[in-house]
Amino acid sequence: MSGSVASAEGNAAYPVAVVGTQARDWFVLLKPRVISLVVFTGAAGLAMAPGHLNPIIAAISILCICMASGAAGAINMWYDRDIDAVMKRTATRPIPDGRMRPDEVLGFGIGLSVASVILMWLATNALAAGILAFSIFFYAVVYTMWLKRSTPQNIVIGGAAGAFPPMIGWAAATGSLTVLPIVMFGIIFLWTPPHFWSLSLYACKDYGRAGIPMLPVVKGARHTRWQILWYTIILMAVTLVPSAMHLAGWLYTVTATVLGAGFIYRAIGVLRDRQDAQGVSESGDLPARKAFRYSLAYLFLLFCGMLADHFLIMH
Ligand code: HEM
Ligand SMILES: CC(C)=CCC/C(C)=C/CC/C(C)=C/COP(=O)(O)OP(=O)(O)O
Repeated sequence: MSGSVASAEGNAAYPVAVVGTQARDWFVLLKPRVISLVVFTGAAGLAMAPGHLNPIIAAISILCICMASGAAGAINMWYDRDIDAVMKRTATRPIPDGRMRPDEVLGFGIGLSVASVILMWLATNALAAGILAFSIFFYAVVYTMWLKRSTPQNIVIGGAAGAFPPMIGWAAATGSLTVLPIVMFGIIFLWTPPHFWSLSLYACKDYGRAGIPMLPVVKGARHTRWQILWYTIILMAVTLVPSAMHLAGWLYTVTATVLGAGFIYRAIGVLRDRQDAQGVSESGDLPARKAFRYSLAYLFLLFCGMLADHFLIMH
């Protein structure tokens, strides 16, 4: 099943024998830098769950989240090979660059997905394995094959896939879910739009070329900038829910407040950017680029604050 925006076969004549496939290419398929943060949030859910968890089971659970998100990334690269070939940012990925065959990437993605879910089930429980399987399905099928090419709300809904890991970690440790892992899900879910739309503002031409209906392509930069600000404000409010419910202490509250204020400051910087008139530039240290970088530090530090608060203040 391949997308209709552009034909992979039309973009790259894959060599009959793809030579030079190296270990690095298999690794690249996993989108390692993105999944490092995904896995960190999963590990945070696991660490904050109540009760004592066997360290070997904990390590296997984290490995499973790692395998599953990498597998979903590989399936995404298989399906998106046509549009990846058109976009500057992704044109050198293993398939569009002709270093790997689509079928071997698909096989790798499916094999790794199945292995991660079975291993999670054997090592922990059906709930954790079930949410893990659903996350792979959501990212690889719902987001990649359906929403990404059909609606500018693609990442708002599709972002749920990347928000599940804290729930998976929690479920792996306890076999059940409570309010806190669901709030952690909500935080990542609301963080995804400002995270991605900041990037999409300066990668807008790439998405336009590939025919992907990302928000700035369809609704323009101005609308996207306002959406970034609104989501960031709602995100900050939701990050304070654990404090309001006495599920977190002062250290987390201070961290969430300071980081949230910083994110809103960055979002206002994006809104005040006057580049709209000339179109969105792909170079330079734009406010949108700063906001994207901030979003990464924000989520990492917020979860660090949550962990520190849990172990130093609440325990
Ligand atoms: C639908 C949801 C999401 C979309 C569409 C999205 C999109 C992107 C894109 C296009 C990039 C640039 C990657 C590159 O330069 O090749 C990126 C970078 C990144 N994303 Fe996201 N993202 C999403 C969700 C997430 C989630 C849930 C996390 C982690 C919790 C995350 C973590 C990261 C990290 C760490 C990077 C930086 C990677 C690097 O330095 O190369 N993203 N994201
Ligand atoms: C536990 C589990 C299965 C989690 C999977 C969730 C996951 C890997 C989320 C990250 C989302 C992500 C990399 C989006 C990239 O969008 P894109 O694919 O449109 O970006 P691209 O243009 O760089 O390919």
